[in-house]
This record gives sequence, C-alpha cells and structure tokens, in this order.
Amino acid sequence: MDYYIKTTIKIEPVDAIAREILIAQLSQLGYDSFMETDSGVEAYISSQQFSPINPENLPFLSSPQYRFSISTEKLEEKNWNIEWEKNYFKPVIIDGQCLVRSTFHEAPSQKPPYEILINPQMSFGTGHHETTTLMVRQLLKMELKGMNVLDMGCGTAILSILASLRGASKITAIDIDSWATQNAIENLKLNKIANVVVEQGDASCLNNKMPFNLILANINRNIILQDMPIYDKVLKNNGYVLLSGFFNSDFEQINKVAKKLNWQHISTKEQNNWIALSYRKNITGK
Ligand SMILES: C[S@@+](CC[C@H](N)C(=O)[O-])C[C@H]1O[C@@H](n2cnc3c(N)ncnc32)[C@H](O)[C@@H]1O
Repeated sequence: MDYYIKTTIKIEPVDAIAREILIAQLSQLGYDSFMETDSGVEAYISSQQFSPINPENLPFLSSPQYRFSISTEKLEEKNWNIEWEKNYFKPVIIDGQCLVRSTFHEAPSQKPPYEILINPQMSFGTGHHETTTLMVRQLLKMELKGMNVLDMGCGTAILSILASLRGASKITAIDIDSWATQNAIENLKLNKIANVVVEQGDASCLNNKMPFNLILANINRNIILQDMPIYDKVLKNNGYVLLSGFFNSDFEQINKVAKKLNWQHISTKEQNNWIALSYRKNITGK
C-alpha cells in the first residue's frame, strides 16, 4: 500500500544556505514537499519513490562544515496532511494574474483573471515553489487556445488547471505517484475542469498517445534528461516544451540533449537558481 515517508534532517550549524542546498538535492531524489524548521529540514516522499539517503545520493551530506542527523518516519494516516497543509499552504498570487489558494482560505473580494483552488494533500504544486511559479509564468504568456497539452509530473494538477483555464482543448496529466494522481483528480473537480485526463505512471505511458502541441514537465534533472527523447516522439512538429525542476548549473546538460533532438531554445527563466526552459521542436521545418 502507498504511504508517505517523512525524513527529518537536523543540520548543525543550521543556516539558510544549508537548508536550500539540502532541499535542492532532496528534490532531485524525488522528495516533493518540504518544511524548513529551526533545526533543519523536514522532507516528504511517497513510499514508491523512497530510498534511504546517504552521501552517495545526497552529496551535501559529505560537506565538512556541517553535521547532519537523519531520521525517517512512516506516515500512514491521511489526516496528518491537513495539519501540513494548513501550516504550509498560504494563498499565492503569481504575476498579479493567477491566484492559487485552498478552499479554507477566504475568497478575495476582487478576483484576478485566473483563480486556482488546490487542496494539496502533500502533492507538489501549490504555486510556492520557484519551479511551479516559473512554469505558471510561462503558461500565462503563451497562447494555449485549442492546444493538446501533456502535463508530465502533474502533482496537484496546477499546470493542467491553468492550461485549461487559458483555453487548451485537451490535457493529459501524468504522475508516477498515486497520491498525486488522486489529488489531481480532486483538484480538477474542485475547479470544475472537465477536459483533463489523469493517469498514474511515467513516460512509458506515452506510447500510442496522440501528439501534443505543448509538453510541460516540471520534475527533476535526471528524469527529464532520461525522458526528453520520449517527449520528442509525442511532440508535434513546431510544438513547444517547457521544462523545470532543475538549476542553472544543469542548463548545459539539458540543452545538449535538446540540441540533439533539434529543439530550438527559446528562453531560460530563473528564480533563486532554479530555472525553467522553453523549447520549440524543428522550428526550421526540417
Ligand atoms: C516538482 S513536482 C511538479 C508538480 C507540478 N507539475 C508543479 O509544476 O508544481 C514533480 C512531480 O513529478 C512526479 N514525478 C516524479 N518522477 C516522475 C516520473 N518519472 N514520471 C512522472 N511523474 C514523476 C512527482 O510525483 C511530483 O508530483
């Protein structure tokens, strides 16, 4: 059965940079929710993606100027989510245009152009993380009318909901985590969105899918590097790809694969070292 695992990492001496590096490296391992605490970081991952952390898969643990103590806890009860959600999830407005809030937040008196209701239940995608913000910003600028969109690593389905509100005609939302897909379905209902199909799985689900005009993938560097050639197979000629979940320092590696696939680099957007890249396939019409 699926459950969540909470990993508590105490850092000594604790500081903001250490927390940030730790969160970055944990996110590459598939951790999808974090709380910064007075003594370090609490990180959450589904049991399906969990493997114990050590200096080999989390190099920051070898850092000589810090000492770390690590403990893990299995979280079986769904109710504990509510506490996490209420403590962590505050309404957020992105570029003055897109409000992301939960049902327990008060509705604003003046509605912005887009309002997304999310009950996150531990799924990633509340609009607070830099990578989500960067993806939302890009979506707010693009013309999406009539597009067939793929949202890989959909989390709460925040990007699918926005794509639908902005006129995409059909959206396929996929996540490897069954909690995320359940939550995505709940959030789609909450927002009365009917043109999104949710599937649990990874890029291997993409065989036989109709080609997409736009692929969104906010996951992590390693998964994205591995999956880019698969995305290419289901991307229409002149279609767009928006990628995030990695850092400035990962750009060269990702761009090298994109070049091989003949994707033209359109833009790089950055926030606190996290980046989002946009590409267009075969723009030359080759
Ligand atoms: C960084 S979150 C992004 C959530 C949301 N799309 C957003 O932009 O906020 C990444 C999501 O990818 C999912 N994921 C991780 N590995 C995956 C894989 N190989 N295929 C599909 N989804 C994956 C995680 O479960 C998580 O929900």
